[in-house]
Amino acid sequence: MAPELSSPSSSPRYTVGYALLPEKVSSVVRPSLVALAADRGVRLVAVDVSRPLAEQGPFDLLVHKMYDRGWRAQLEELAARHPGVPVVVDSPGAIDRLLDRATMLDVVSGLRAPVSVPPQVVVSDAAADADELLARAALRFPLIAKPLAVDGSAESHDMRLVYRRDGVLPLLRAPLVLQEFVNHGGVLFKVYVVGDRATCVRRSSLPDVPAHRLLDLDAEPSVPFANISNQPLPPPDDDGGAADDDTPAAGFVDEVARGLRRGLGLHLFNFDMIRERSEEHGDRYFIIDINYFPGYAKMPGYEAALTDFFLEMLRGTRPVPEQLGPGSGLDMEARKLEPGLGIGLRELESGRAQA
Ligand SMILES: O=P(O)(O)O[C@H]1[C@H](O)[C@@H](OP(=O)(O)O)[C@H](OP(=O)(O)O)[C@@H](OP(=O)(O)O)[C@H]1O
Ligand SMILES: Nc1ncnc2c1ncn2[C@@H]1O[C@H](COP(=O)(O)OP(=O)(O)O)[C@@H](O)[C@H]1O
Ligand SMILES: [Mg+2]
Ligand SMILES: [Mg+2]
Repeated sequence: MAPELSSPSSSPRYTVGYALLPEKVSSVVRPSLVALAADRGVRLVAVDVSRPLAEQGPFDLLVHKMYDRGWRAQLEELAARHPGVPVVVDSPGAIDRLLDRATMLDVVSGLRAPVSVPPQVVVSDAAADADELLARAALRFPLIAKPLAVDGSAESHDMRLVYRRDGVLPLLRAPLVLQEFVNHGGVLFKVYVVGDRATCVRRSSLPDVPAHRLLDLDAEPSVPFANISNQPLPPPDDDGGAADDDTPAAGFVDEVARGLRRGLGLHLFNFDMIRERSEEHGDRYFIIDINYFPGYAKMPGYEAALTDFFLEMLRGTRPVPEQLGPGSGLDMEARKLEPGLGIGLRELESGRAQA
């Protein structure tokens, strides 16, 4: 039976645990989210990752973004012994693919929607001959050099825009991905996914690189940059003609988001999409980045979206992604959970829950 959640004074019926880094807690678990969730019967409780998970709870649902291997092992061990209780969103095995830029975008080739990934090559170790790899992959300059690992560190966002080969390759620190830069008018479409909702937000990006820049041997052969999408958007006149009403059609965004959700077996992520406009090819969309549990506070209405999602998962009214990712032994079925029946991990450990 569904809980009565309409009254603001009703006490919370469900407990959602969150295991997030402190910066993520302050950016996402804002008073506005805590209040809205409480209003609808959901209590948000921080998981103390320095303590054994089995000593905490009870949680009806657990959301998490931790890079620590020990934490991951705890989740997996628990899930192996007690599948489905509590509901864990999302599976560490499925999240792993997003923590390595070599595998992050593999899912895109399986999408039905007309979207692709810019050509790229992985330089896995410092001894690799990047010159030879570049020649073999036939990549065209400019390129973006991206660190392979996405591990929550500032370094994992240290990028370099590479205009030409001369003198640059020794500057690049492997392991990394070299990806073709695509001119896209300096505007990026960041699509936030929360279960089956997708919200597209326009964000700042790198400006186009004119062809003559590649031939200017007096200019720097490469430039470093980081976190460009957090810069303010250029005024409409300077952004290559893209305007507010020029965002991709909602149907297209939804289709891409749905395909990624199914292919990745994940509920909570965002992706960066850019659009190349050329006379030769018309409009072409590229996905360049997918982030697990991103900065949701930058998405309008995120409080309601997350709360609705929690309730849908708790009530078992939304299915898990149809195709679950490989290596995801922890993919758990959303299932009907009687309110207040959040089974304590400690109880599970001691076997009482089975009684
Ligand atoms: O990958 P990690 O290091 O975990 O960091 C993430 C990603 O960088 C996200 O996107 P991107 O990689 O495209 O910068 C960004 O969110 P947005 O994509 O919402 O900007 C998050 O911002 P905050 O959590 O808000 O700081 C940040 O926590
Ligand atoms: N292939 C590309 N073509 C054009 N711009 C790109 C490309 N890849 C990345 N960028 C730009 O660089 C920024 C950072 O790259 P991204 O792969 O999103 O890394 P991060 O995980 O640090 O956000 C993007 O937001 C975009 O502005
Ligand atoms: Mg990005
Ligand atoms: Mg990223």
